[in-house]
Amino acid sequence: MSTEHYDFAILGGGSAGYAAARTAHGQGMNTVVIDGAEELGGLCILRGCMPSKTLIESANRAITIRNAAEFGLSAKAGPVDTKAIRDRKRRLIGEFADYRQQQLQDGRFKLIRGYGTLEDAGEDKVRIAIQLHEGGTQSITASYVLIATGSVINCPDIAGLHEAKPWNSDTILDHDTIPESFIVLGGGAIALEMAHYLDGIGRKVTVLQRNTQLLTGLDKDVADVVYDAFEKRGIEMYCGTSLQKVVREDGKVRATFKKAGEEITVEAAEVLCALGRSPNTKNIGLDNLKIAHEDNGLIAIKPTQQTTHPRVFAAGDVCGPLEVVHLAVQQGEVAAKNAALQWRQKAPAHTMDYRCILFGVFTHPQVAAVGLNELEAKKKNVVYLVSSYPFNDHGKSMVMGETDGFVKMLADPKDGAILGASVVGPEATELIHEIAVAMHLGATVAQLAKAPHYHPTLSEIWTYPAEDLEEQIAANS
Ligand SMILES: Cc1cc2nc3c(=O)[nH]c(=O)nc-3n(C[C@H](O)[C@H](O)[C@H](O)COP(=O)(O)OP(=O)(O)OC[C@H]3O[C@@H](n4cnc5c(N)ncnc54)[C@H](O)[C@@H]3O)c2cc1C
Ligand SMILES: NC(=O)c1ccc[n+]([C@@H]2O[C@H](COP(=O)([O-])OP(=O)(O)OC[C@H]3O[C@@H](n4cnc5c(N)ncnc54)[C@H](O)[C@@H]3O)[C@@H](O)[C@H]2O)c1
Repeated sequence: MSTEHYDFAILGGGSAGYAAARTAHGQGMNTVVIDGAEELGGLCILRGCMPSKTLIESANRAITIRNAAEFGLSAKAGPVDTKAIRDRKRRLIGEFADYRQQQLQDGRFKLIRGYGTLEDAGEDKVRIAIQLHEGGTQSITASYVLIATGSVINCPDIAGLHEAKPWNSDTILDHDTIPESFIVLGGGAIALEMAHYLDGIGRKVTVLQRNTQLLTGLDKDVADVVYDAFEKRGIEMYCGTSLQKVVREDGKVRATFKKAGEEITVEAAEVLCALGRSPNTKNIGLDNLKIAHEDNGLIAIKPTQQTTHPRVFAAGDVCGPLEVVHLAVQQGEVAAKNAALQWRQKAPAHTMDYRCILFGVFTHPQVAAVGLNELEAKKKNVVYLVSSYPFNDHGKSMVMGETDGFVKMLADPKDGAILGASVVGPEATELIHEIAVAMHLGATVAQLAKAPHYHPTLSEIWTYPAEDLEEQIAANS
């Protein structure tokens, strides 16, 4: 059988891979997507964003019921039907996955079900070996290739952790029974979203975080609001811990850690490991093409999404800088547009713009950030002005009984350009988009302050730091 040749081959049909395939097809390239999964759809749909947020909605409703008395209502939380929660998740995810599978198979590009490995590269093409899903192998060639194989759960070598067979984000999202107590390892988005879910459905939760703050990379004052709110809810919180060992014995799991020189042991029915993810690039032949990568498999990329091999691009969790869907999609699109330019003998011209990078955590209170925060600004020696405003002094959030948290905005002292913003509080993951749009369009704090805001809304809260920053700039000029 002759080897099939494509203009563009994509390893992985998740968020990055699908966005690239759709874009490459639009550019007129003969494109193939190779995906090795049992079930098509990618992480976001099958075991990431969408299933986790579906479960979290049940926790959110449970918290509303818990707080009913504040609103003069009597509502009593009954037993939680975790199988019904899981079944609702399966039903919704089934629909989302069906839709994505149709998109992957509607004939715009070829889909090959199998695991691909980069074999070698000649002057004008790259060869990919495929272990076919249905059995057997196939070899194809492509003028340009995108690596979009995503990430895998990281379970570090901590004494006893592997033997204790910890739960992880995959297990918790699909179990029909949820034990009565959990030790959650980690203080990132997955750990905190799952701690919120477990506490919401009435489980006893203990969170162990290595760093001295939650949500490493965000400003500490923002992360501390979540810490305090979780503690108030009855979640046992430990930051600044050094995990020593995990032991499963007598039907319990015990985790021993050091904190400020003291050795502490906590126990629960189960342990959930949320200690990060690693790029899924181990067995895909990076070294066959001498593609530069870090020890953990993170592929080095240029702003054009090109790897160190001139015909190979990368996008999504395989290359960072942040494992989130909107970046995976944008990177996939940039890679496909640049591959199309090269295919037409032109130089890659499209680049990623990380100025408006977004991050959101679906806890209660929620957290969201866009652009620069104070931590990054200080690290990069960016001169900035800052202003915050608390939700406990804002009409709409007080009416809603959602007073934990604040918004914070950073501006350039020279011209008032918005450099970034953070929000911890009600609807943070929605509120942040006002600032993302303002930044995307190059708005200044003065322009934002003057933009109409309906009253009474949560969104109005942005006008306070914007006005304050406008005044600070006027006072300094
Ligand atoms: C619990 C959880 C919650 C999350 N919540 C959010 C959220 O709220 N918001 C957000 O923005 N992000 C969230 N994320 C992160 C987000 O899901 C990922 O950043 C995103 O899905 C990554 O997309 P990707 O295209 O890089 O990889 P994936 O979607 O994982 O796609 C990779 C594809 O490659 C295939 N593949 C792998 N190896 C091969 C091979 N050798 N050959 C062929 N195919 C291969 C796989 O089968 C898979 O289909 C969450 C992640 C988790 C785990
Ligand atoms: N809402 C969202 O956007 C969302 C939700 C979930 C996941 N995600 C993405 O998925 C990725 C994975 O999430 P995550 O929360 O697992 O990862 P993370 O990297 O954000 O957090 C991992 C946590 O584990 C700790 N840790 C790592 N190794 C350790 C070790 N050896 N010992 C002790 N502690 C250790 C870190 O200090 C950190 O607190 C994230 O990068 C995130 O972007 C996003």
